[in-house]
Formats: sequence, C-alpha cells, structure tokens
Amino acid sequence: MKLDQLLQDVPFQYEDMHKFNDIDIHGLTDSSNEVEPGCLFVAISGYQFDGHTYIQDAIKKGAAVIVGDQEYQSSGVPYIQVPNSRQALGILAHNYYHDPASSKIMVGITGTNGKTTTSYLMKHILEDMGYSCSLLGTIQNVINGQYSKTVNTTPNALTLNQLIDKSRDEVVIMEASSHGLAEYRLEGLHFDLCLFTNLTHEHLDYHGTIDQYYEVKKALFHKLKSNGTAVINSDDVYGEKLAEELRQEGRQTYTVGRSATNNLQILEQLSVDPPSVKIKGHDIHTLESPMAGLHNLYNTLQAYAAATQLDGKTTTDIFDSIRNFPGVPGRFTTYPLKNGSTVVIDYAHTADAVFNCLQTVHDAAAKKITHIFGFRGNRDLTKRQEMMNISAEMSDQYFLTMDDLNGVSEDDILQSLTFYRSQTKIGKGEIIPDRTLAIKKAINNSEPGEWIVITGKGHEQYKQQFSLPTHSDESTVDYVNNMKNVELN
Ligand SMILES: CC(=O)N[C@H]1[C@@H](OP(=O)(O)OP(=O)(O)OC[C@H]2O[C@@H](n3ccc(=O)[nH]c3=O)[C@H](O)[C@@H]2O)O[C@H](CO)[C@@H](O)[C@@H]1O[C@H](C)C(=O)N[C@@H](C)C(=O)N[C@H](CCC(=O)O)C(=O)O
Ligand SMILES: Nc1ncnc2c1ncn2[C@@H]1O[C@H](COP(=O)(O)OP(=O)(O)OP(=O)(O)O)[C@@H](O)[C@H]1O
Repeated sequence: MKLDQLLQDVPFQYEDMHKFNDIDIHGLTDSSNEVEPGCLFVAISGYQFDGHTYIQDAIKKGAAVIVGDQEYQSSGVPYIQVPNSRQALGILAHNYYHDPASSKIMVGITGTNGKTTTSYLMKHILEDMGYSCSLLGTIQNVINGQYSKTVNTTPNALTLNQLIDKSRDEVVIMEASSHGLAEYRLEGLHFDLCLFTNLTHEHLDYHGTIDQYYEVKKALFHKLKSNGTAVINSDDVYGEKLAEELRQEGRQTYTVGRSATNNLQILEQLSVDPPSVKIKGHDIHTLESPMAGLHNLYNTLQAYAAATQLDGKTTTDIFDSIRNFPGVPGRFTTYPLKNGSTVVIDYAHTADAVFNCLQTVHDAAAKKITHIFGFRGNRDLTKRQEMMNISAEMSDQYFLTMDDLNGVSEDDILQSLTFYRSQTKIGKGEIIPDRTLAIKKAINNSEPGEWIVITGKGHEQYKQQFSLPTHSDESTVDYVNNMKNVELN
C-alpha cells in the first residue's frame, strides 16, 4: 500500500511529504519486535514502555517510515509526528485493512458488568436466527468458528482490524472495554448496534472519577452509524442519563426498563427463580432468563432487545433460542456437591457484581452462605472496602483469599485483606491465603442446603501455584468434591 493511502485521515504536518507519498509500505506494527523490512512502525508511549525508545531498533530492522507523538530527530527514514500515536495506529490499521468492518453488521457492547454474558447470548440468538457471528471479548475470540485466546477484552487497534479482516462472518459482536475506548483501540469502527448494560464503581484507578469513566463509555455511542441504534438499560442511573443525552444529540435509542417511557417495558416480575418477567414492546410477552439472577435477566432483556432491532424474524424464534442458551463459563456456574450443598463460581470482581451474585443465592433460599473471594492485585483499590462490606453483610461467613497478584507481592495483598477485614463491622470472616485450601475448607465443612460462592476468577486459570494440584476454581471444586478421605483443614 502507498504511504499516502495509508496515512489518509491521520492528522499530521510534514513539509516535504510529497517526496515520500509513493513509498510502498509492506506492513504495520507498533512493536519493534515485529518490524519487517518496508513496514511502518508506530511508536507508542505506553504504561510500561516507550515505543519511541525503540525507533532506532525499528530502523535497523528496516522500518520504512516511523510515526510517533514525541519530538524526534530521525536520521534516514521519514518521522511523522502526530498528536496521538494510539489514535494514529487506529486510523492506520483501519486503512491498512481497507475498513474491514464496513461489510459487517457491527455490534458493540459496553458497561461495567454484563458485557461478556450479553455478547454470548447475542451470538447464540443471532446464530439461531441464521447469522454467522464473530465474537471478540474477555473469554475468547471466535472468528469463522475458530476459537483463539485473548490478551485484552478489546484487542489493540491493529489486532482488532486484523481479526475483523479475517472474519468471513456476517456479524461481529464485540465487547468495548473502557480501557479499549480510552486507548483508541476502536478508532475508525462504526456500529449498527451499541449496547449499554450498566455503570458502577470500577477502574477508577485508571479513569479517575465515575463521571470520567462514564464519558469514556459514552464515546462508543458516537461510533454508531447514522442509522445505528443504541440499546440501553435505562433502569441504570447512567443508562438513563446516556439515553437522554443521545436523544438530545438526535441519535436513535431503544431503551429497556421498568418505566412506561421505555421501548421495551418490564411490566411485572413474574418469578425470581428462575427470573422471568412480563414485557411490553410491540406486544406483551413473557421472557424467562436462562441464567439465574436479576442481573442476568437484564442481560437477557438487552440481548433480546438488540436482536429484535436487527431482524424482522418472529419474536417466538428469539424466545425459543433464549430458552436453549447454555450459559457462559464462570458466570454463576453451579456445581451441586455430593453432600447436598451447592458451589457457585462467578467472575464478580466489583461490589455491584458481588451484591448481585449473593442476592441470587439468597433468592435461591440458601440455608447458609459461605463466600470465598480476594482482591486482584494492581487494580482499583477503592472498590475493596465496598466489596468487603457487601460480603460481610450478605454471607454467613467469608473466607478472604488470593486472587491474581498482577505483580503485587502476596504480603501486600495479605496486608490489604487484613486491613479491610479489620474495617468491617461484622467479624465473621477469616483469611485463608491459599485459594485452593479456602475452597477445600468450605467444601469439607459444608452442610446440605448451604451455598458456597467463589467469586473473582470465574472461567480463568490460576496465575499462581497453590497447594492443591489444580488450575482453576472449577478444577479445585471438582478435585475436592471427589477426594477420598479428605482431612479437614
Ligand atoms: C494499562 C493498559 O491498558 N495497558 C495496555 C496498553 O499497554 P501499554 O501501553 O502499557 O504498552 P507497553 O507494554 O507499555 O508498550 C508501549 C509500546 O511499546 C512497544 N514496545 C514495547 C517493548 C518493546 O520491546 N518494543 C516495543 O516496540 C509496544 O509494542 C507498545 O506499542 O496497550 C496494550 C495494547 O493495546 C494493551 O495490551 C495493554 O493492556 C494490558 C495487558 C492490560 O492489562 N490492560 C488492562 C488494564 C485492560 O486493557 N483491560 C481491559 C478490560 C477491563 C475490564 O473491563 O475488566 C481490556 O480491554 O482488556
Ligand atoms: N447486568 C449485570 N449487572 C450487574 N452485575 C452483572 C451483570 N451481568 C453480570 N454481572 C456480574 O458481573 C460478572 C461479570 O460478568 P460479565 O463477564 O458478563 O461482565 P463483563 O462486563 O464482561 O465483565 P469484565 O469487563 O470484567 O470482563 C458476573 O460474573 C456477574 O457477577
């Protein structure tokens, strides 16, 4: 691709640019480790490394052009200074792959909680409707029916465009994380549908305030195509605000919620377990969530609403499809134990998610609730006390344990667990640092009718070694439940 084509819409000033417009560019990367002769290297000042310090290395490896956002005196190859390298990478990736999303039905899902669940359910419904779907998100990417691992919930701009380019599917359903939006990973993409699930306390270490966090999330909705629709949970305070602001901007909105002003109104809750509601859109229907919990009912409503916005197929097809949804790995996954107690494994790592999870167990008439959880290292510290309080109030006992350390020492996390526990009025918890031993103790001491709720890791594999030879909460539960002659801990 010629350099001038690649640079289309990238903001920059370069006096003698005409001399270089005809350079053929044979690749695009922001990693000096992936530079090939003839490629364009984008230098990004990151959180760990500064790509500008690798420019010489990139030139040595044959980079033909460099783009960066710092002052830099380049020798030999053109250095194009842009206002923001991450944004430039987004535009360049979009150009390099010839706007791959333009031939797709694009669905973007944002919100603090519920993105993965809603995206899985949407994929399930749309596939039943006859669409082929790609899925990009936290658990995995699925492109042309092929599964691959993910590094980020929202991949970087280059990977994202690469994946969409590779997709032969009609629809791309993707989770839009606030980090992804803030870091311009979605630059140049336009969406047919954007969904907003909710906004609660999370990632304030990164965004500063909840209002700044909201503004970042809102940016997704400015990527709607002119005929695109925003599907919003208006029972969430920030959802209501978003719907109002988008309407004022003249954008098409479709809201879901309890008030009569919504496009899809929840008329009445018919049952809590399983969650079902009477809803009113064009007609009145009963919608039953295939997953436990009021929070999952909202995810189901959002996916249902979004699916009806895409296609004229009968709603009956969609209800059938929803009924057959198998659920999402690590999202309120239940394991009945031999002794009549039940384990729940859930990815909750915000106070709101922990609340929803424990409330769901209360609604299932648990005789006793044991909650096992910890704090992820190197993530928002300000949510910890609230998580702690909710656990102490809603469980009969809690075991505080290790979650991912993310570079923080185990001692630091232990201090934090001890501190937050000491700040909590209700003292019915203990600290068991080894996650597998915490699970073992809870299971070995459990009674029929008890629910053991293990939150934080969900579908994920452990990142550190624990005492039991297991690699995830699920495998620990399975191991302990099937152990013979387990000694009590
Ligand atoms: C804090 C953060 O957002 N980090 C993200 C960011 O990395 P970064 O800016 O720190 O990159 P860096 O490693 O410092 O490198 C800077 C530049 O130098 C280059 N470099 C580096 C080394 C070298 O030898 N040569 C070289 O050229 C790198 O290729 C890069 O271009 O940009 C990378 C590419 O987009 C992301 O993969 C990375 O996500 C890290 C892994 C991460 O943990 N991010 C989390 C916070 C995140 O984004 N989470 C959200 C989900 C949140 C949620 O909803 O729960 C997500 O979307 O995943
Ligand atoms: N609509 C919802 N409202 C509140 N909590 C929810 C909702 N949906 C899911 N949760 C809780 O959040 C956890 C994570 O759910 P899910 O993976 O669907 O969300 P996510 O937005 O993709 O999360 P993340 O950004 O952390 O990957 C669930 O395990 C559950 O505890």
